[in-house]
Parts: sequence; structure tokens; C-alpha cells
Amino acid sequence: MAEHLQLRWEPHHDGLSRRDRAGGFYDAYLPDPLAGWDLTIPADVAADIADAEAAVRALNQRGTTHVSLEGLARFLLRAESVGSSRIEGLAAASGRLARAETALALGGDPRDRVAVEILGNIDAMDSAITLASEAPSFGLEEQLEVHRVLMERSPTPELGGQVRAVQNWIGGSSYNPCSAAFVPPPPERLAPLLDDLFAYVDGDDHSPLVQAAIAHAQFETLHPFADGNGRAGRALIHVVLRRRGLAPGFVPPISLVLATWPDDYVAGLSAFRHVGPRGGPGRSAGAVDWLRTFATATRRACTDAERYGDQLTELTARWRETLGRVRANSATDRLLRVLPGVPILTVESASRLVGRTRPRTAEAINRLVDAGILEQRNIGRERYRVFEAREILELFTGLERALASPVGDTRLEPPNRPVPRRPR
Ligand SMILES: Nc1ncnc2c1ncn2[C@@H]1O[C@H](COP(=O)(O)OP(=O)(O)OP(=O)(O)O)[C@@H](O)[C@H]1O
Repeated sequence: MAEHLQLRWEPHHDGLSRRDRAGGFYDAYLPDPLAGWDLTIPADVAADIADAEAAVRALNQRGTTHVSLEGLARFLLRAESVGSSRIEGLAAASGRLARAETALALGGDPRDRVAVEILGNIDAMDSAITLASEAPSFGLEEQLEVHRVLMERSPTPELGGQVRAVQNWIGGSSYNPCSAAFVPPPPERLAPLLDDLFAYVDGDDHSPLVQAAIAHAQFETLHPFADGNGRAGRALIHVVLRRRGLAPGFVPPISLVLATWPDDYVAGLSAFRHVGPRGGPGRSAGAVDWLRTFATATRRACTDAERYGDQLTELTARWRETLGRVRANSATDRLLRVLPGVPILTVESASRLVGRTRPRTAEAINRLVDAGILEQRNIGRERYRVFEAREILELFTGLERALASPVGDTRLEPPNRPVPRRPR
């Protein structure tokens, strides 16, 4: 039975105010395990979930722009891998990251410390997700490894891969949980609940989107780490959708939309935390509120990603019109195909990507520069010569900004969290 445990807080800290120094009572939440839950989902919400799953599937099957979505979606992981308090990291434009990444790939010094640090976080998220998605089975050990990788580049790497041994809480005073918005289970109650959660993640009791939503909510409810629960919980959504095969190539940015609707997000998590008997109707009713929010966020993430895919298609069609005749399978033709996924190139990297000699590739690049499609830049301390498709980077910034607008359009409602500035 899910319940609140009333516990006494013995003060440890010399807090600033009398209230912070004081001890007192608090309610820690103890959820039910997930195993054997007979979750009842009403028809309208089941239909919402089916629609959202179909949208994710369609996005993953989207022929030509599929590779492009995958290519740039890596940068979307920035907001999932950088703590939400890191404003500078969240507001760094994708062009800046792509340039730093290119300089690093060339063995140089990008001279942009912030971008290098963000890239490190993205890599950590990327490898944590890959590791967990490809592991033959998923259990606590895999989750600890994911957390270790995620925390490696954080200010507190020593917290990585360790289940907390102390009580934590969300909101209220920093000194005691007595005024907290939510208090997760006490540390000594975590072990069986974590085993239960990862058995659920490894199974297929529910459809993939339901599983991702419930795994995320139960994970945030347990808050098993001293830090990095947000990052690990966001990674878990990707892991479930990949492991279940719903999103083999591209996971839509669901948690970015949830971050844009913080009130709905927290209300959904709170509704999920029912109090009462394990099989009672209150449990399913609370979970259904959360599932509705999660399905809506998924559909919105897919719509925004679809729109971005359409804009890419329109842009490349416009480029072809500007260029006039482009011979099929020529270096130019192939370059136009790879650019949406890799908008910053050198002659060498482009030559590898299009499978043509360097002189042929250089000719094609020059043609695109003459047409205003590519711009030459010098990057990094070494001043490497690169070619950049500015319009693609701008579209991507537009996608990031739209995702941060509660209504999906920054002209109607501005972004409500830090995002890159609109390109000038
Ligand atoms: N009321 C709540 N109940 C349960 N979980 C919550 C609640 N409010 C926020 N959360 C979750 O807690 C996370 C923050 O936990 P924590 O500070 O450990 O994570 P983080 O990865 O360090 O930070 P961030 O999410 O800001 O990157 C949020 O991202 C959110 O997923």
C-alpha cells in the first residue's frame, strides 16, 4: 500500500534561521512497487497514447529526413544533459557547438571552453543512452553505470553511480525536509523499489510509451541519487523507447516539452503518487492523469520535429531550384543530401561523406558557396577552413525555440526557459 511515512527530522546543520535550525516532522512518500499492477486506462487516454506512439513511429520511418533528424538531434540532448540551472549551457546556439565539435574532430583547440564542456555533457548523455539501450538486460547495475557516465563531467563526479544513503527532498528549505514540496522514500527503503523499477524497465508489461512514462515517474518518485536524478530520469525515457524498438533512430524531445510545461509536469508526477491500496482505483486514476500529460507532450514533440523535417525538405528543394541542373549522384547531389545532418564540413570530411575525390568535392563545395548555400569560416585556434550551411543551423535554433514555447510558436508565446537567441 502506497503511503506517507511520518518521520522526525533531527537537525544536523547550523541553518541561518531558527526555523531552518529546528527539527520537526515530515512525510516521506513510499510508493507501491510496479510489479503486478493491473493498470486500467480509459479509452480516450488509450487513444491519445496510441496516437502518440504512431507519431513517434512515423517520425522514425520518415525516409529522407530521417538521417538529418538523427544528426542534429544530438544537439537537442544538450538541454537533457545539462542541469537546468546551467543557463549558459542551455542558451549556447547549435552553430557554436557544431563549430567546436568540428575543431575538436580536426584535432584542434576550439577556444570555446563552454562549448567543449557542453559537448562533454552531450557525449555523456549519448553514451549513457547507447550503453543502456544496447545492454542485453537492464538492471540496477546498468542504471548505476548510466548515472556514473552522466555525472563524470559534473561538479560532483563522486556522486555518480551511488545510490543515496541519506534522505533527500524537493523544494522548501535546504536544511530540512519539513517544508519540502515532496520527500522521496527514506534511503533504507530504496533497494527493493529500485529492483522492482528496473525489472519493469526490462520487461514489456505495458506499451512502450506507457512504460517510458511510468518508469520516468517512478524514477523521479524514488529520486535514488544525491544529484542528477533529472538527467538520469530523462535518459530513462530514451532508453525505454529505444529498447522497446518504438524509436530506434530518433527519440522525440519529450522531456524538453515537459520542461516547457513545468506546472503540468509536476502536477502529473504528483497525481502519479497515489496514496491507498495497491490495486485500488485511485492508483490507476492518478497514473492516467500523468499518462495524458506524457502522451500530449510526446505528440507535441513529434509535431515540432515533423515541422522541422518539413522545413528541411523545403529548404533543400529551394537550394536545388537555385542551383539549376544537378546531375543525379554527382558530388553536388550527394552533398545536398548530407548537409541537413552535417551542416558544417571541411573539404576532407565532405569528401569522405559523399565518397568523391577531394578535387571533385571541392568543386561541389565551391558551387554551393557561389550559390550562397554554404559560407566559408575559419574556426578554432588553428583557423581551420570550414563550410557552413547557416540556414540549417538557423532552422535548428528555430526548433529549439519552438520547443521552449508553451504553445510551440515563439511569436505567440516566448520561450519560458533559456534557449539560443533567434538568428539575425
Ligand atoms: N515534485 C516533484 N516530484 C518528483 N520529481 C520532481 C518534482 N519536481 C521536479 N522533479 C524532478 O527532479 C529533477 C531534479 O532532480 P535533481 O536535482 O537530482 O536532478 P539534476 O539532473 O541534478 O537536475 P536537473 O533536472 O535540473 O538537470 C527534475 O528534473 C525533475 O525531473
